[in-house]
Amino acid sequence: MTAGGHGTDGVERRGLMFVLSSPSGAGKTTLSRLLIERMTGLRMSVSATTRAMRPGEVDGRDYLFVDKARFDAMVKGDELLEWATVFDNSYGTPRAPVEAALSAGQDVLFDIDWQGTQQLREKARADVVSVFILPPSAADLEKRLHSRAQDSDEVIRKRMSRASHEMSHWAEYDYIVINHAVDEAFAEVQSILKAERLKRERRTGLVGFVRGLQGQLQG
Ligand SMILES: Nc1ncnc2c1ncn2[C@@H]1O[C@H](COP(=O)(O)OP(=O)(O)OP(=O)(O)O)[C@@H](O)[C@H]1O
Ligand SMILES: Nc1nc2c(ncn2[C@@H]2O[C@H](COP(=O)(O)O)[C@@H](O)[C@H]2O)c(=O)[nH]1
Repeated sequence: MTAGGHGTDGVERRGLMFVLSSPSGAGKTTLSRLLIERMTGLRMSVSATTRAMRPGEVDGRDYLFVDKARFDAMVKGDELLEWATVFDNSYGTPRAPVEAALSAGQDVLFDIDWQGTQQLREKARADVVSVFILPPSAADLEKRLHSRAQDSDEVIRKRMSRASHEMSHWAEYDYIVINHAVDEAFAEVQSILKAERLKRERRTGLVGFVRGLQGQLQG
């Protein structure tokens, strides 16, 4: 699925799919925004969803807000790379923008749940790097959901009651980050991405690069 782009050192490599998952409110959106702001060569995958827009959200930036009929048509038309039902709403990743970004040599960032991550892994295991974000405590998680001030008490109760189940999938992920302070959690997630970009297996240009160096040495 992935085509070559150039790393910051000029050596060609395959793009990667960088996935953040967590129980609702642990900080995926916060960390994703920082990654997009501060890391070059990284594009956010904008999901389609049937859930209602929150105050401050923008259609096409935060999500593609669609009705159930449109979502079902996207599933039927194979327009989604993965999709799942989360908290009674449908969410899915539009395939075309992801494939276009990877083909242009960009990495793609996903804020999706464990079901979507499993589907991506089944499709492209070698190109998926997954990070599970944990809150420092249940009390912090609840406080964060309230402090976001965008969901009703009932919605927050539902999300808290699902948190334990969401978290039960932590061991399926490549990395675990505990989000105590945003700056520290961001630095950890950023380090993971930087290291994964340097992995030998995805650096398709290394053979040619090393041959070139050897040629210079022999030359
Ligand atoms: N380390 C932190 N300390 C304190 N507050 C935080 C921290 N990280 C995130 N928050 C706050 O917690 C709230 C929830 O964070 P965020 O929206 O990023 O979570 P999320 O995992 O994306 O949730 P969802 O799955 O529901 O989209 C936000 O108000 C955010 O500002
Ligand atoms: N499998 C997928 N899960 C997704 C996708 N987009 C978002 N999500 C997850 O849904 C919950 C709730 O998100 P919210 O914005 O309503 O708080 C959260 O865990 C997201 O990660 C998707 O395309 N596929």
